[in-house]
Amino acid sequence: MQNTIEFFKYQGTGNDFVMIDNRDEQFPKEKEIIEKLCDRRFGIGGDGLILLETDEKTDFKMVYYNSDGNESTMCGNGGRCLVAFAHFLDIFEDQTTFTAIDGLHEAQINNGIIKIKMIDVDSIKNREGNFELNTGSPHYVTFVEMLNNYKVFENGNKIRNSASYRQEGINVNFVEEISADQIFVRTYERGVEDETFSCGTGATASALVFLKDKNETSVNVKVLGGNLKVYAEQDGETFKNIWLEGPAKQVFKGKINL
Ligand SMILES: N[C@@H](CCC[C@H](N)C(=O)O)C(=O)O
Repeated sequence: MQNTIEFFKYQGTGNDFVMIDNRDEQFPKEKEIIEKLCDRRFGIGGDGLILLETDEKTDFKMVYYNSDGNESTMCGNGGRCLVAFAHFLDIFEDQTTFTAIDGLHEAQINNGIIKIKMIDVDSIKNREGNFELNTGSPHYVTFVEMLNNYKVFENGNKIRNSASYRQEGINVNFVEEISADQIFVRTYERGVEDETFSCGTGATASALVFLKDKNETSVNVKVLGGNLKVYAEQDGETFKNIWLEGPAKQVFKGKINL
């Protein structure tokens, strides 16, 4: 096992990730190591850790771990940050494709703004006025008032650990309509087991529920860490051509002893 690894730290609207170039396949994929690297006191700190690996069909592969050290499903902000990282590594110029756990993603970069194409979403389940859908990761969406003062941790933790979701887990999004073209979203994330400053697949899920049966094809999404925009086209019950757009930045880089 190697003792020192080089890492980069990225954030996308405040959702932060340890980023590692693992094209040489030297990174030890052990839960305890990943959990420690994501720890804000004993490690680098991050909501998750992402490995950039080589892929046969696309420009690169995304391997995503939550801060609890477990590999998980798609991370939208992580995907945007990884695209920024791949651009920094000169893997592509302005357009790319990459492979993630949920399949192939197209992406574009323009002046620090990263846009990635998300998977199609073919159903939104209505659970007595609350909603369940999968945008690459599983999401629960509920509309509330006074979201600024809302107890996101307490209520999110309760829903995530309720009998229906305890085993597989779910990300819980609380949404408030600000205007006809803007929503405010706060998310309790599975695998971080806390509120994060932003969740890309959660912003996407919330936007789709908001856009359902309306004529609009985009909505601005305010999150604690900034602003995102989601584009989508509805075809019957299915949402297609879904894009998540927003900033992603390298914050620092370094070496850490394992
Ligand atoms: N922060 C992410 C979501 C990451 C995955 C999630 N925690 C899960 O395990 O489902 C995003 O930006 O989408």
